[in-house]
Amino acid sequence: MIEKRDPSRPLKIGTRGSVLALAQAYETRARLMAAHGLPVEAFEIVPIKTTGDRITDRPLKEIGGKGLFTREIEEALAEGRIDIAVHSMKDMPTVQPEGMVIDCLLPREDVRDAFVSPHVASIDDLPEGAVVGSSSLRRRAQLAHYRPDLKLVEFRGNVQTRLKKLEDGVAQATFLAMAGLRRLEMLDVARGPILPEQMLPAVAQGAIGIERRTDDHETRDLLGPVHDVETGQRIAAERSFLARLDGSCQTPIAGLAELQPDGRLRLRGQILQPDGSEAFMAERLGEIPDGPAMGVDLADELLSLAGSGFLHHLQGH
Ligand SMILES: NCc1[nH]cc(CCC(=O)O)c1CC(=O)O
Repeated sequence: MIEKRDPSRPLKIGTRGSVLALAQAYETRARLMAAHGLPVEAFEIVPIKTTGDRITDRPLKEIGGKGLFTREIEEALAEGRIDIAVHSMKDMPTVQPEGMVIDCLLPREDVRDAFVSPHVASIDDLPEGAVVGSSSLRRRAQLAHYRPDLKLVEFRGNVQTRLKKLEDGVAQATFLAMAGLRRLEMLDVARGPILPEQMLPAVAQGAIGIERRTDDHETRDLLGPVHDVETGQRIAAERSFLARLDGSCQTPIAGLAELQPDGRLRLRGQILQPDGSEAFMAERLGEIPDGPAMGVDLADELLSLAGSGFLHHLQGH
């Protein structure tokens, strides 16, 4: 049995300070309140600025390093200034620091990317040579592969900043995660979702993970009831795939695991050259407990399809 938390010692929820990150922290709080019948006073939301938030004028791949959006938050967790950290799993390195674990995943949102443009309804409607803004290495590579005629420009900043850039005519279109737009209640800016067949999403897109200190068993028990088992199974397969490729935000990689109606797990993966000149896609079908092994297997298949030159390119970053 879980004791009711003492509201004078609220559970401290660490998060980035962006509007989207805060929405994710509120969702986490609401689920914990509902699961345990706790009042809002039992929680304190602690916004933390990360390196990735501070540097907004350079492409992420130039700043480099893993955990750009997580380091400061994990430090706060290690030092006990917060009890849990709420993360977009898409932004998380595949390995957590010593003493930290993410074993709680909220039910996954829409995994798809959205096409966003004030001018046209879809990628296919973009005129020849149109300018598209995106800082996502994956989206840039996928788009360049599909439409080599388009011109890509960097597009950093939060959702509001990017929409302003579209208004200002910096680019004619961009992409945003459907999950983020839903959580911000801004779905109306999307022209529509892009099917995974056309643009396979990032590994773990749409999933929120909650990190805690491994030895904090009180918090583990508090999080238990809000963990979504199916999301956990899907994310385990996708992140195993990513880990095998030694993926970072500098490597164009896409991956998506889905439960089939027959209860089996379907895992699709893609690797691309950053300039879109080459793209390799494959998939695996298997039983749920085999998800992580399927991830490894799929990564190896893609690497052998791509050949040794490609592998060298990936590792050379
Ligand atoms: N890299 C930034 C980031 N991390 C998570 C999301 C969206 C929400 C999600 O995928 O869970 C976004 C913005 C975007 O891709 O549009």
